[in-house]
Amino acid sequence: MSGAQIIDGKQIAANVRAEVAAEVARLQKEHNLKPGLAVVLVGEDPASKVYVANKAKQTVEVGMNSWEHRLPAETSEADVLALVNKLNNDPACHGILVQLPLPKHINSEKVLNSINPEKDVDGFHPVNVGRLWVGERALVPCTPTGSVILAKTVLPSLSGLNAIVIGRSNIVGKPVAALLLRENCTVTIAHSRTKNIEDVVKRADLVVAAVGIPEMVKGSWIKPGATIIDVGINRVPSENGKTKLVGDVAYDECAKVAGAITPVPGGVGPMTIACLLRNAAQAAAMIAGVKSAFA
Ligand SMILES: Nc1nc(=O)c2c([nH]1)NC[C@@H]1CN(c3ccc(C(=O)N[C@@H](CCC(=O)O)C(=O)O)cc3)C=[N+]21
Repeated sequence: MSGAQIIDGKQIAANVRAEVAAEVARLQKEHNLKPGLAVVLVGEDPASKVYVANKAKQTVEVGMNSWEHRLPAETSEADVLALVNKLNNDPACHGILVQLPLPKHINSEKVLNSINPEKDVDGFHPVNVGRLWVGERALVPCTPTGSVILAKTVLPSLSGLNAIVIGRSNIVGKPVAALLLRENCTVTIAHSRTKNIEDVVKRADLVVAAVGIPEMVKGSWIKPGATIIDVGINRVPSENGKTKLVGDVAYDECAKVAGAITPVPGGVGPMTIACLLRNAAQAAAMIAGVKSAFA
């Protein structure tokens, strides 16, 4: 069925977590510094709950402090801002993640922009977005970092490759394009208005799919031997009346044509959490003004 090499995100994420654990131990030993990560969850979004489930456990496993702030869906914007402000001023907390999406009555832009950029482990604050694009030291969004690490496990050099990013979100599409440009790819960003998208995808050596449309990318769109990184995590009905997770890529048909492909689940998802821990360790070192193993 599958000609492509399957990129094992679970294994590679475990390797990244081992690197983070080693870095946390080093920061402790050399600088008496214990990184701490706070997650703020407002309300009960199902996608966010999937994500939060393993996170606290993995944070503690790599040796960091972990705090979870679960607030009811009715919490006012002012109360969320007050919590972020408290965490900004807490010297034990080096990373702050406010789970998205936030309830509709809360202005997420306002909340994200209130996070101290030095503690912005999601890399969503405009200061970090700007630092990424100009090539300054930054906290870089987790899913994009994880996607590029996965691509580099099968393509040690991305230099000169035609890369297509499908999707232009601030969370994945735009930052992954910035990272691929930094790797010297020729980057195309495709989206819902792109004409003849299959022809554009067909030219790509590296396809990063981050549109949020289940199985949108077809096997006939793929250049033989291309590398596919599937960022999509879509819950769809399955045969037995339950639901299953699928990516933005029609996996079976694309795997016949591609050189390498990430599965869903078990691909980019686990890397997102691993890179979050990596960012928290980096943030702690940066705030303390000491050398970091990561950036
Ligand atoms: N501020 C913020 N930052 C985020 O990074 C963020 C967020 N809000 N809100 C929710 C989304 C979703 N997200 C996931 C991360 C990992 C998996 C993951 O590990 N998935 C596994 C398991 C999936 C399963 O079995 O259900 C996999 O793909 O193999 C899923 C979803 C991060 N998000």
